[in-house]
Amino acid sequence: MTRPTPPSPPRPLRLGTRRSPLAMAQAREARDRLVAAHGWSEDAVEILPVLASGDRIQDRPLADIGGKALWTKELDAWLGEGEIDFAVHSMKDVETVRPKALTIAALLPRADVRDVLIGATRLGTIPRGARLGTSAPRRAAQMLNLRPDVKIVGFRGNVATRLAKLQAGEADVTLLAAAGLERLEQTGVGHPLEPGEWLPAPAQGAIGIECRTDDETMRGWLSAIDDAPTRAQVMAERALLLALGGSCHSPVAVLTNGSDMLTMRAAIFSPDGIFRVEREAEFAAGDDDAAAELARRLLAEAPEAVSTYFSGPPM
Ligand SMILES: NCc1[nH]cc(CCC(=O)O)c1CC(=O)O
Repeated sequence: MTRPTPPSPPRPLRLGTRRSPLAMAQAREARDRLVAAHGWSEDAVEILPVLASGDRIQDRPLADIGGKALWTKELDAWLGEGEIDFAVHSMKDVETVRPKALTIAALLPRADVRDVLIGATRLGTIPRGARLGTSAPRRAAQMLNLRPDVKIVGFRGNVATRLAKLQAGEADVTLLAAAGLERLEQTGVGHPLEPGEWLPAPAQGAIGIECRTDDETMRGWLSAIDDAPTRAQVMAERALLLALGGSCHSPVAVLTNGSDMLTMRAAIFSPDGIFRVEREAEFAAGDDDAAAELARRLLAEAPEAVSTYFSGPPM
């Protein structure tokens, strides 16, 4: 018996995305997975790129210009106004508190979570006093913790821009997410750092898809491409971040493994890397309280030089 092909939606679904090459690659992946899951033709989904504030302002660190909201506010508005039906995001760039009117309806299977070191083969072979190009507080603090001799230089812009800046000698080494490089088909670039020595950012490597909370039809379609282990890990990492009260200035690194039972290892730092507090916890998927408890333990053990960058659990 052959199953009839489900009809495509009555009109093309409009998928909103930022317009950087990485965001566009993520949007195509989301579209491909959605049409494949439902047996639709590719033109059942139309990709609509938006220029996000975060992409317009390139000369200052993200943390100084308004933080992660700069990646989402245009797409949030488009969703709210019905200009698009769903939006795709790097979950790493999505604030921990989202508007109630929006729902993260699908998380695609998490890609390689590791950071890749470019310009040296290992942390230990980075030349003494080398300049690390990064504007991420987590990458800067974690590097200074391991290699206090390294100098940090600000480095913003999309993946290609950062690689070009490195090439031009603005820094000696840089760090990029393996997931992003992979999605841009730059797989030969750099050397991945293992989680045993170097922790990624919360939700690194995960693509999230949001739609309006009251759009039951869209939520139903998107649920077909939701990956349960990724959802368990990413939601736990977001619960940790929420309970830490972290902002874009907060140096926090975390990695969660598992699906039904999760193992979470998290570290918080002082921005100068002098202090590092790291703890691990094991808990069941969906147990946000356990992730919050890990956050409280980290903060309780952190010296002021670390905890001052975190506001703690929301009241
Ligand atoms: N901060 C920008 C950003 N947001 C998501 C990714 C990579 C893809 C991902 O982590 O899912 C990147 C680039 C990078 O950090 O190298």
